[in-house]
Amino acid sequence: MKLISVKNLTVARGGMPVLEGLNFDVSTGEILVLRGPNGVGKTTLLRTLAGLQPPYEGTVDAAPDTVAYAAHADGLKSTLTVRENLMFWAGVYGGRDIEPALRDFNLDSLSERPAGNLSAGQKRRLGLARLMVTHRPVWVLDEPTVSLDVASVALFAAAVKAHLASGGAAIIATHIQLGFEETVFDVTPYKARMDVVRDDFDEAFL
Ligand SMILES: Nc1ncnc2c1ncn2[C@@H]1O[C@H](COP(=O)(O)OP(=O)(O)OP(=O)(O)O)[C@@H](O)[C@H]1O
Repeated sequence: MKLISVKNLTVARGGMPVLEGLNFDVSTGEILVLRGPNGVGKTTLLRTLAGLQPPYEGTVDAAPDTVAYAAHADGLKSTLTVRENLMFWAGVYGGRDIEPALRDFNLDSLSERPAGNLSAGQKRRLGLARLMVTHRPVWVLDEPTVSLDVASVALFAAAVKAHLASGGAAIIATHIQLGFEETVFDVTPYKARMDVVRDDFDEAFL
């Protein structure tokens, strides 16, 4: 089953198209790994897929509440504990049980620690654990393994595999080899010609 469908998509940063002419679908059980050099536009594409910015041209079709997004900035509430952070997000997304997320990301022993006191890798684990409590089918992940040690990368990979097995999908920008049976999509050929700037662009929107 198709979960997200991209047609003739151009994405822009600061009013400038960065990638153009993108067409792809992501279906149940599928992992799409985005590759391409620094600055080519992977983050911009992921933000557009997550609905955080509008397409410059073309469409992103997905049912409402399809995408859960995890990016560079972990977006954690530093004064809340690990458990409280997950409960907060479970509340926002209508989830209930946070225990599987605590367990699968090895956060049980850290559950009463304020998120602000965690190490970079522990924060990242919490940011990824949050995906599990959203119960959204498509995980859109921007460099999810940054700061993670080898054991934590393995936890992450297991969580993604379980997510796929339960009917989900993932779109991941990463420079590392994750060892999934993924579809690799190098976006480099879709780099936009940088000679078109639309003059009706509302800069404040981004
Ligand atoms: N606020 C901004 N205004 C205009 N251009 C920007 C802005 N922020 C980033 N850019 C440019 O937009 C382009 C796309 O950036 P983006 O972050 O999407 O790339 P990326 O492929 O994710 O890179 P990386 O692999 O380094 O994370 C880059 O050339 C970047 O310099």
